[in-house]
This record gives sequence, C-alpha cells and structure tokens, in this order.
Amino acid sequence: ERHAGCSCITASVDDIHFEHTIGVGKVVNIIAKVNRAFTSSMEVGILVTCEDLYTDRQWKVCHAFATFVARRTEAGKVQLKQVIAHTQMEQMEYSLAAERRRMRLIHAEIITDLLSSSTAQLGECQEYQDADGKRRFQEAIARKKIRLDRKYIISCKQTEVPLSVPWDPSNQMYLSYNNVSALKLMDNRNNWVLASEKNKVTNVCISVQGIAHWIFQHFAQL
Ligand SMILES: CC(=O)SCCNC(=O)CCNC(=O)[C@H](O)C(C)(C)COP(=O)(O)OP(=O)(O)OC[C@H]1O[C@@H](n2cnc3c(N)ncnc32)[C@H](O)[C@@H]1OP(=O)(O)O
Repeated sequence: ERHAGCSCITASVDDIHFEHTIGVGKVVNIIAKVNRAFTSSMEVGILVTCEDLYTDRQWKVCHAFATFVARRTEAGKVQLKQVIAHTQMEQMEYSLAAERRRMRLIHAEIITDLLSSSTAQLGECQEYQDADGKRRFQEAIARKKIRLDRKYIISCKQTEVPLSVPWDPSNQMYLSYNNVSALKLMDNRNNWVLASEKNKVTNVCISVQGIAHWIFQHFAQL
C-alpha cells in the first residue's frame, strides 16, 4: 500500500513451503518487498527468517510471493508506478516476477489441461471409493506437477540459459515456464510419428503445427 499509495486487496498467494521449523523463543524476521508492479497489481516477495539471539544464527524459513491489487477508484483501474530495479538481485526478481505472474494467470488453464492428460496416465493402479475421490486424486497430481514446475523455476541457477524470452542481456536469468509446459504438453501427446532412427538416436515428429512451430521458434533462440 505504501508503493501503491492507496488501499490494496490480496489477489493471491503462491505456494508456501516451510524449510525449517521455528522454535519457541526464536525471533522471526519478515521482510516484504515489491518485486514488480504491473498495471494495477504488484508482486510482493516475502522472506521469513528465524534468528537465535543466543548463537547469532539465522536461517531461512520460507520464501513466498503474494499479489496485491490496487483497489479500483471511481476513475477506474489504478496505474501503479513502476519499480526501479537497482541491484542484480532486484533485476533478477523483476524479470522472474513477470514469469511467475504468467504462471499464476494460466494456473486454472494448466489444471484443466493436466487433469485431462493425467486421466490417461492414471490407468488402473488406483481404486476410488467414488467419483469425488478420483477427482480429488487427479487434482492433487495436477497441483503436484505445478509445484514441481515452480520449484524448478525458482531453483534455476544464474548460469542456466533462458528458453523462451526474447534474447536481451537483461533477461539472462529468465527461465520460461512456457517452454517447460509446452514440452510436457508435447510429451503427453500420443500422435508422435517415428521420422528416423540412427545410432540409437530417434527422431520423432508430431503433426500439431501450432505447438511444433512454437517449439521451433523458441529453440531457434538458443
Ligand atoms: C485477508 C485477505 O486479504 S483475504 C483475501 C481477500 N481478497 C479477496 O477477497 C480478493 C477477491 N478478488 C477480487 O477482488 C478480484 O478478483 C481481484 C481484485 C483480485 C481482481 O479484480 P478484477 O476486477 O477481476 O480485475 P482485473 O481482472 O482487471 O485484474 C486486476 C489485476 O489483478 C490481477 N489478478 C487477478 N487475479 C489474479 C490472481 N489470482 N493472481 C494474481 N493476479 C491476479 C490481474 O492480472 C490484474 O493485474 P494488472 O492490472 O496488473 O494487469
């Protein structure tokens, strides 16, 4: 709200993973920072650390991301002022914030997609009490896949090459979720056709033009 200069509403909070417990008597430090402002929404990174005052030891407890939206005024949607990223770390968070936002906004779409593709993979291995149990099981699988994708993106090392972002030095540490999800989408398709095979290297192709085009386009950037 300090950044926005007006009242804001919590739109979403990403997955929260606790890496350590906090014992009684320890000091908890919470640092929250606006990573990036978009139009009326902004991503806030929240870092929780724990401190033992007797030993001076500090450790990370969790790192979460929340999105806050400036409340509409009578004039309509609020245009937030931009965040200026100064340090290399701030620039990295600034870039990654756009990618995380994209993941948030397509979350529902991904769940639907994973649900339809995971139905085929489940096979006969699970027995369900009822249809609701099966649906909850499938949703849990879909959520787990999304969590793993997020973990992968967050753990991306600076030296790893970004995949789908227009090449620009400021995007060096930018990893695209789109490539990961497109590859998974491709992997789930069953209409792959063997194109050639030589020295145990198999080339396969697929006739979904839109996706293939997308992949080639982005591979071309590497
Ligand atoms: C204690 C608590 O805080 S409890 C939580 C209380 N929070 C609530 O009750 C939120 C209820 N939801 C809402 O009021 C609305 O859905 C809002 C404010 C989140 C979105 O408002 P809408 O009128 O749909 O606005 P609109 O579609 O224009 O989206 C506004 C912005 O929110 C962003 N947004 C919308 N949904 C989400 C989401 N789930 N996650 C992240 N950002 C989102 C949009 O991307 C957009 O960003 P931009 O302006 O920077 O491009």
